[in-house]
Amino acid sequence: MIRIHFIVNPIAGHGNAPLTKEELQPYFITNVHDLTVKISEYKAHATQLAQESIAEQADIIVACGGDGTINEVAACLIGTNVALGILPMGSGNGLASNLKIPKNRRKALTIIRERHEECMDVGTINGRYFFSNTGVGFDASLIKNYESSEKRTILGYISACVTTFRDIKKNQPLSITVNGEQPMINPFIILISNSNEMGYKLSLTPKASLQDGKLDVLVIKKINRLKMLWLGFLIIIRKVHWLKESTSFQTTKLQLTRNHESFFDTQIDGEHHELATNILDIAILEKSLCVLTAK
Ligand SMILES: Nc1ncnc2c1ncn2[C@@H]1O[C@H](COP(=O)(O)OP(=O)(O)OP(=O)(O)O)[C@@H](O)[C@H]1O
Repeated sequence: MIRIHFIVNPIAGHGNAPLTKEELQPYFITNVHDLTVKISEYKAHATQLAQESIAEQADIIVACGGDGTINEVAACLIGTNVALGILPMGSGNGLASNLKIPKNRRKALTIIRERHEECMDVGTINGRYFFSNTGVGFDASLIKNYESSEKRTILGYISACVTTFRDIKKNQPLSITVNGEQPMINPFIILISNSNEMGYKLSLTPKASLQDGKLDVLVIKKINRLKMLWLGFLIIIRKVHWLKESTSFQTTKLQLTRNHESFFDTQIDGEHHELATNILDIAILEKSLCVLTAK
């Protein structure tokens, strides 16, 4: 029997897609697939459930949610021989989209049933894993505001954007060194991406690949609000490199140092984390997660 454990985040996306074993069973073969469904009850619970599933000898663990749920589940699978399945049920679904895993439930479950594995790169930031992207600056503040809003939708993002723009001047000054080079004062964004999509089909690093053994870094220096609007437009048309204050490069490791404070507000796969340190060490682990994808 192939043991498949589904870990469901009931609040992902619009929070209206609970999943039961009865709903899943018709997509699988009774004598071949042994299904278990577990529901995440609070933030980070999916990690605990995934660890229990590994101990229960699951062959496949399926993260049912968005990038946050994938992060909580996939972080447990590195270094094991358990494959990650993804059932996209989040709001943005950036990683699923990059992996070409459709939102259509039947198609996504077919990928899990067919069990075709590929290995993808995984990013690390001070010992934590990220699968899509991590960053500091505007995107971290935006995620912080998004998490405190009630709406996990594109409208929620827009409203968080407005708040973040409004509060930009209130933020504490940030002086950051990238790889020990010239300090940058209040950079707008430093985004470190493994994936070519952030969700909602938007991308700041369209050339990033999950299998090239490299991280794609986008650094945008301090810009005025008019330029921010221009940047918003460039993001939509996927031409961020047209902004002259932006620099992109690929690397296998990166160090960010904060010069005057001992914490970093970061976003890791779309979730806000305040890290109590003034040094962020970011690196890539080549092809260290096996994920089920379409053939
Ligand atoms: N029962 C729960 N109640 C509240 N929060 C939960 C629960 N289960 C999981 N979470 C948290 O929900 C957060 C959001 O999950 P996730 O990222 O999967 O959805 P999303 O934000 O809608 O999708 P995406 O990241 O693709 O936009 C995660 O931080 C996760 O820890």
